Amino acid sequence: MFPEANKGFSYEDCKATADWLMAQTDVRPTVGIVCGSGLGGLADMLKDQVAFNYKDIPNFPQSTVHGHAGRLVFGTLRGRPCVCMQGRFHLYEGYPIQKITLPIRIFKLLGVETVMLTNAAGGLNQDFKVGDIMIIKDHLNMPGFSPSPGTFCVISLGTALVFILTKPSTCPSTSCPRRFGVRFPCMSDAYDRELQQLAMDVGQELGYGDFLKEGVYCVLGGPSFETIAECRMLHKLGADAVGMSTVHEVIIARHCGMKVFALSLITNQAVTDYDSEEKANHEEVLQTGKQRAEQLERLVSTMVTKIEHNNNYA
Ligand SMILES: O=P(O)(O)O[C@@H]1C[C@H](O)[C@@H](CO)O1
Ligand code: HPA
Repeated sequence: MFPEANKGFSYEDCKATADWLMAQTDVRPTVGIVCGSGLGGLADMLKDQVAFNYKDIPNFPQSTVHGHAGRLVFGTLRGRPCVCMQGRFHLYEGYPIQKITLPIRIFKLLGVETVMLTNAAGGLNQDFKVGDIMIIKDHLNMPGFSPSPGTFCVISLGTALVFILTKPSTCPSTSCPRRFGVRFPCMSDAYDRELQQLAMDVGQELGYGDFLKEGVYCVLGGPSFETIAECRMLHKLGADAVGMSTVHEVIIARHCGMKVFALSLITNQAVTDYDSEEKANHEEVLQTGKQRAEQLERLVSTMVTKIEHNNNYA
């Protein structure tokens, strides 16, 4: 069919990149972290760092967005081996969805058990304020109402023929995503409930109760910010915050069996009022990130210290 469509994203490609990375560092991470816009400071918290620029990693895309440094950092966070993406990829950067999510599959092959994702988002819930941290309990995958990322199989004509003639019990395509997980991954348990509770408990202990919220994150394609009508619609549909990332990564992480925790920093209020003078902009997003960085980093790093190997919580 489209033999080139999975070129560079197959199981073997991910494995080659994971093997390349493991040959360069002794760190064997069990927690993988993805930093959102302006939230890359989390990676700087890692001790005994071994860091790679994305451009030097085989098969990796490049970061093109201000506020996403483009480094993969290995190290320990309060003694726990971690790997951290200091910068992520977005659909609007023009990469195919398989490329955007490739690092998550590489996390899996590195031995990561728990993925912790952060993002910047616009607040739709009228009770939210700029600077609130929203623990994500669920998502609306707007771009994904057509096939979800990287869990569909695109096979070549040759492979399809082998499939038809020999009827193997598993797909013979080397790029088949079923080498990572099932064809129809469940998403009703996408966000690990114990990790959400842990975040709430840690947040309370740290005195963050006033700005710690929970809610539903909606992803759009971007990069234009939303119209007023769109924000009103999304809120009516059940979204508390809107952004341009994370959901694809969550689906891929769940597809290959990793636990997921995700949070949004509410960097701006989505505009829902025609009389409002507010205009969403990336500078405000980065500025709010700077203001709340310290607390967000402490929340995530304290959570990491409480996640034991094999996903138990201390
Ligand atoms: O990577 P995240 O989701 O944090 O980035 C958000 C969405 C856009 O890339 C950008 C808009 O300011 O921030
Ligand atoms: N909309 C979409 N993505 C965002 C926003 C927003 O208001 N703020 C930060 N990322």
